[in-house]
Amino acid sequence: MSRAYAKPIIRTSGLSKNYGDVQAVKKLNLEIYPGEIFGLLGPNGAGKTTTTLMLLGLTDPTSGHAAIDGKDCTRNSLAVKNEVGYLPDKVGFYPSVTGRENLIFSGMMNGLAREEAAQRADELMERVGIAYAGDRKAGTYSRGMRQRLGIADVLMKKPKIIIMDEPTSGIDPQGTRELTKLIRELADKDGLTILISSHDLYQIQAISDRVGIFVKGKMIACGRIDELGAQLRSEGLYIFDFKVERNGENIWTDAFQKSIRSIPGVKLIGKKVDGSIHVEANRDMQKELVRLLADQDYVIREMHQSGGDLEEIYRRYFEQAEKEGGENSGSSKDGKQRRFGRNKEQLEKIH
Ligand SMILES: Nc1ncnc2c1ncn2[C@@H]1O[C@H](COP(=O)(O)OP(=O)(O)OP(=O)(O)O)[C@@H](O)[C@H]1O
Repeated sequence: MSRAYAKPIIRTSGLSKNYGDVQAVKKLNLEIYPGEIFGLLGPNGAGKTTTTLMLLGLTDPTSGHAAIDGKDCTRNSLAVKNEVGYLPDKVGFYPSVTGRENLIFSGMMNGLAREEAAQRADELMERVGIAYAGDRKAGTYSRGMRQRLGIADVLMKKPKIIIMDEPTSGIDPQGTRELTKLIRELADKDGLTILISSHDLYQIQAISDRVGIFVKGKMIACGRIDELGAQLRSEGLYIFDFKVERNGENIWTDAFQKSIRSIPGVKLIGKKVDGSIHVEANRDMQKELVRLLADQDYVIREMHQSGGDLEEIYRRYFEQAEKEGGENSGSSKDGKQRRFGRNKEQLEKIH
């Protein structure tokens, strides 16, 4: 269903939770639509779990409201629990009982008769791709298989929404791809709405239709990844990474840096560990950059413009929020900006 016509299936307004002096969630306004995969992205302690607990009716908000399918998560928590399945980071099963028996037991706990539960268990093991291991003890399952069994378990009660905590962490790349595909299908084919909570940019980027970026209890950005990227660019984020050469000489000189910084709009220049140059600007100055390099007889080996991938978005928004948040920011002692991402992205020098 197109979002334009659908009503949000998850809606929060001014949702807040304090634990003593700690504001774990601050005035969260969120709308998630049927069939969407929404990623709650944030570092440890950002408030993702607290948000999830409030949606599941497991903890009461200090103020504000959360509703699922029109039902208030606090006042009508029983009805909400019937519609929402929760897949925790570590799914608990009876290890000495087969995967199939675990599911049957779960179905019976949810009010199904044994035969009905057994039939559904078989269908779901097939659906999630572990029918071949149905008669093996759950304790012998790999993490990827346990996650699949966990999804089958959640599906036993025919939920409309599944909330998942770090569903692919600790799973190898091939297993992650397969699990991602399964989760995608649950949204696309079965129309389930899926909320994924994670601090892993790559997991969220690979799977989500939209993301909400959480920092210190606040959702500081929300939207499709490409929308967030476009928003950042419209606010002035243009990133150029390039490699240059000139007669084999050391190019990373003061004169070189000064000439790049002379281009209007350049805010930062750095050299990455792989020797490439990283320039951030608040406007598109690629043509001037290329001209300047060519005028000075540099040979450009490669150049690409970025600024729209989730890592950059996350880092940017996170830095912005930290600047606005003042003290307790994650900035390092020397005042340089904290950087997310992998080693290859680390800058050797930042100016
Ligand atoms: N029961 C509690 N009592 C006191 N403080 C809590 C409690 N639960 C969470 N907090 C605090 O609330 C804030 C948000 O925590 P929360 O667990 O929601 O974050 P998170 O984004 O889920 O982090 P993680 O990825 O580490 O699970 C943190 O500062 C945390 O210490």
